[in-house]
Amino acid sequence: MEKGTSFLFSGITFNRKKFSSDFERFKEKKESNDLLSNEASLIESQNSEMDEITMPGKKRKRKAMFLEPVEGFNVFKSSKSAPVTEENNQTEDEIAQGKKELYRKMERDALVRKKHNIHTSGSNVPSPLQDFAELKSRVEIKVLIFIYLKHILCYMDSGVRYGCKRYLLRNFAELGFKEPTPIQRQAIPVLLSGRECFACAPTGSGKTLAFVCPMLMKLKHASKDGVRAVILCPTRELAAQTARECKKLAKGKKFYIKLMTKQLVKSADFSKLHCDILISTPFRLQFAIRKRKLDLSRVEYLVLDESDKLFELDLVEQVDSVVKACSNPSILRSLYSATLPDSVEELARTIMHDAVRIIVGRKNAASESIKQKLIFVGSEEGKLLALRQSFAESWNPPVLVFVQNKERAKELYRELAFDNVRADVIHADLSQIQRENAVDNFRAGKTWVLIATDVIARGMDFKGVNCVINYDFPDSAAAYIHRIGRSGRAGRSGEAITLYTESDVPFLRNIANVMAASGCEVPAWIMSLPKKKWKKHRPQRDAILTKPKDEEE
Ligand SMILES: Nc1ncnc2c1ncn2[C@@H]1O[C@H](COP(=O)(O)OP(=O)(O)OP(=O)(O)O)[C@@H](O)[C@H]1O
Repeated sequence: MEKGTSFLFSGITFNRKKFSSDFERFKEKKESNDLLSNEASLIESQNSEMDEITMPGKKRKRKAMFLEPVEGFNVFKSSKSAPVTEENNQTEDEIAQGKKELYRKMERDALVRKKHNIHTSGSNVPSPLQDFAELKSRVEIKVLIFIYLKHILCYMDSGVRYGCKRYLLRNFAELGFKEPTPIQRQAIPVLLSGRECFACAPTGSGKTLAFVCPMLMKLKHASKDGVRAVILCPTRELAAQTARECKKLAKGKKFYIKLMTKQLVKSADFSKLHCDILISTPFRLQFAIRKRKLDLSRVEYLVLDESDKLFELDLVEQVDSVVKACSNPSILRSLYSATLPDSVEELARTIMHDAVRIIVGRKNAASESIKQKLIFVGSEEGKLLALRQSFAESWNPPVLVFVQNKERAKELYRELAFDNVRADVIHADLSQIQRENAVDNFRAGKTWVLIATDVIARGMDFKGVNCVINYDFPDSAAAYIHRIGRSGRAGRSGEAITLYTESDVPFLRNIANVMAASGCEVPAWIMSLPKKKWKKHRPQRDAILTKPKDEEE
């Protein structure tokens, strides 16, 4: 892009120098690139905010949505004072026609958004997609720019062509993607129009494709120009999965898509790395930048997936160094998650430029395709009994069981192995290979129960998980939403069972709010419990242990 020129709308470039005074009116300031300077009270506010997930009908006040016509309409008033000539009449006719078309387009967009429960805010949000085919065909969008410059009205009209290549649409069809999901309908045109965005859409709603598709379309073809796009994911498992998804979507087109593995960090000559899309955890990427002099100054697209997790205390410093290393002034950044606390949004705004906010459904809500249940088990011993009973009575594998920490994961694994359940376990103490095997075996149906810590609670796409059991109560509402979101993905139905003991009761209301917000039944007594500020609920719990009878005698 030429210096001094920036994207205003897709397909149109706007000369900042020539219209400098007008540009100032439209410009939003890019305030700071420094996440850490804004992060101070972030974690505290993230937790308390997520606790206060609102109930249906008790909507919190939100900032105004941008449903109004573009700012420039006011300029018509000032043209009234001009003398009436034939030329002026013609211009006014054209303007009236332009206005009509713009309103028609806005009406159409509003209908699509309403149908798919898409809420947007930001200036001049691009139209949502009606279907995938629209990405390819020529889309005549009348774009009106009204610039009131020294009493001169400029009226421009332009066509936009997304120009999706055939290989991508073929891959969608092969993967069985017939229609774009709501987040894809809105996020893809936003990114293709050169706009930054932060998006909140339910678990399993196709956010990965929403950011990979425009990236592949914009990068067009492989290049040897260093790293051109970066996707940051909070865990190695998610990074590996995202790399696999990227490759599937790019099939048939030669792109350099690389996963930042331990081996690559150690051995690669980064000065010669050809990489169109680099997928990594913040830790590995920070290491490569600092110790191996990886140059990210040409990165054009930066995606922060599971962005609220990336902004938590243990990762934010690493993320910050990646954001700083991606120093290309025309970079496009986008953030995605199923949970996006206001504090993260505020932080995001400080590093983003004229970003579009996209929310699908209710913000910070669980997927509506999951049937959620709470079961009281009294004490810790009651949990194992309840689990065994549930396996005996309503066994519907594959089942994902979440526990509080790796010690408890190991303990529960020993118990289930004793019961001859086809179970496996995944936690941070295992080697990378062991972790990969656990995930692969579960995916392939070789194991029926996977016992896990929160290490795989985010983003992992196990298509057929029928049931998620929260053996240990989750430590936040966000953790609950992500854990149970491993089932009920891509429109499938799922089930989530949360076991709770006396010690969890003070935090029940927070989960109950999430359940009620997604239409699940919750006993009235739970809804009348007082709201409690939730600071990472991780109580000391008794070991998971039931000795076999012969050992007790
Ligand atoms: N348009 C589509 N039609 C049908 N299935 C789709 C479509 N897009 C994506 N999927 C499938 O939906 C599943 C979930 O997608 P994805 O993992 O991107 O969800 P997500 O929104 O990122 O979830 P999470 O919040 O848990 O990370 C995947 O199996 C993916 O292949």
